[in-house]
Amino acid sequence: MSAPVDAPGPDVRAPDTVPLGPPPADPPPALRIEDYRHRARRRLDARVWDFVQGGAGSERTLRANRRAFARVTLRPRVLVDVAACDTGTELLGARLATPVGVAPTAYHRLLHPDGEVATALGAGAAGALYVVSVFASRTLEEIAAEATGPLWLQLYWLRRREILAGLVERAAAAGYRALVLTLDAPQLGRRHRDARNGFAIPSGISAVNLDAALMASAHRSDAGRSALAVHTAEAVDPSVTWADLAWLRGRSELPLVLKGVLTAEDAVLAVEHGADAIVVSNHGGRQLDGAPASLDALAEVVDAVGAAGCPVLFDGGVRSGTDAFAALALGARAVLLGRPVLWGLAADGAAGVAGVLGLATEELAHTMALTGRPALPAVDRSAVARGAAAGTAAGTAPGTGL
Ligand SMILES: Cc1cc2nc3c(=O)[nH]c(=O)nc-3n(C[C@H](O)[C@H](O)[C@H](O)COP(=O)(O)O)c2cc1C
Ligand SMILES: CC(C)CC(=O)C(=O)O
Repeated sequence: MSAPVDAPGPDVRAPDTVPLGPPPADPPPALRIEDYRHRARRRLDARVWDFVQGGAGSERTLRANRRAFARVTLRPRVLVDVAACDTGTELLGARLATPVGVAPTAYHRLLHPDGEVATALGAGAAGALYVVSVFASRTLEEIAAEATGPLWLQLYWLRRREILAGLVERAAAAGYRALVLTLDAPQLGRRHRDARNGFAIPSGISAVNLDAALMASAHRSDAGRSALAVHTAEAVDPSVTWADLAWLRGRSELPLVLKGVLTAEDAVLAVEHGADAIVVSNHGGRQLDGAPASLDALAEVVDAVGAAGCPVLFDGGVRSGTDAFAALALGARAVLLGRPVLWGLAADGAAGVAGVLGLATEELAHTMALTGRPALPAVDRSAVARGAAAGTAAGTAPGTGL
């Protein structure tokens, strides 16, 4: 009979090997963001896991987001004083300890009972920006009351403008410092995992900042369509154009950030229409399958609007501080994490969120030291080269480490 594959092999330690002592306490500290992914997976219902991990269509853009990082190599400089590496930055008037922040993601109570309040506590502990989704499952005011760091509010353009106007007013009153309008979802992406699972938001969890009547459809799945697809079709206005932005601008003094820009043409239009910042994003591969990897669109957008002084943020596929470094080097002023924050939240609530953001920031500082770039302004294009895939680690196989 053959031995099981995981049976211990013969002891091949050299005779002078020093025993390492007992294994570390369980659970061991997370060493990589990936460790939080494993922990989250063990805790979550399979349908929620698919909702979080999934992308649109064949998930080609979802995979491309990761693979783009594998084509970046770092260009280290030596004999630079890196005794202190400063990850601090400033964004739309807010001082941040780290350029790594939290991307807007919906329904955090699917991941942890405290939902977005835990996320806000974790982000604040890490000195990071938190962009709250309009589909948050805790109220804007509850989140703001507990938050210790800057909050921005993400919006979709709702068919019912009076609800949108009310949200804008509430955001300002509760101390949110910017509005982020997501532009890449006039319809929800075709997410086959959710459709196959008949995914619906469980009763007891809802987008509490939206009108209750508007929310009813989020809890009912329909044959062949997830409840979210039906629900967003009901809630989000797909007829909005650039001309409508003036209406939103006229309703708030808060800076307006436009999320979901992937081309130079739209970046220029964004600046012409008064955007205070842009987020280069393909929605984590959840919207247009076939869209470019976010990283591949970044330099084009930065080149189009850099001269206008419009800050460019980035999200999509960032899974380490090294990835964050690559995006910063290609011109991003800040980098947002979507799924990794949800893994941290599911694994360990606020501490998990702080853990994920803290790891990314530590790795970023470490990469800054080893590339000889002790402050963020020195993290520029000279710090990276792009070419064929550098190794295989970042090009994780479909359905695994994405
Ligand atoms: C579960 C989930 C929910 C999301 N919800 C929203 C949302 O409500 N609003 C939004 O603008 N983007 C949303 N996004 C997209 C993220 O803001 C972000 O663009 C994307 O997750 C970044 O990619 P990453 O997950 O690879 O970091 C969501 C993403 C995920 C994974
Ligand atoms: C409720 C959804 C519209 C949230 C979202 O943007 C997403 O799942 O990607």
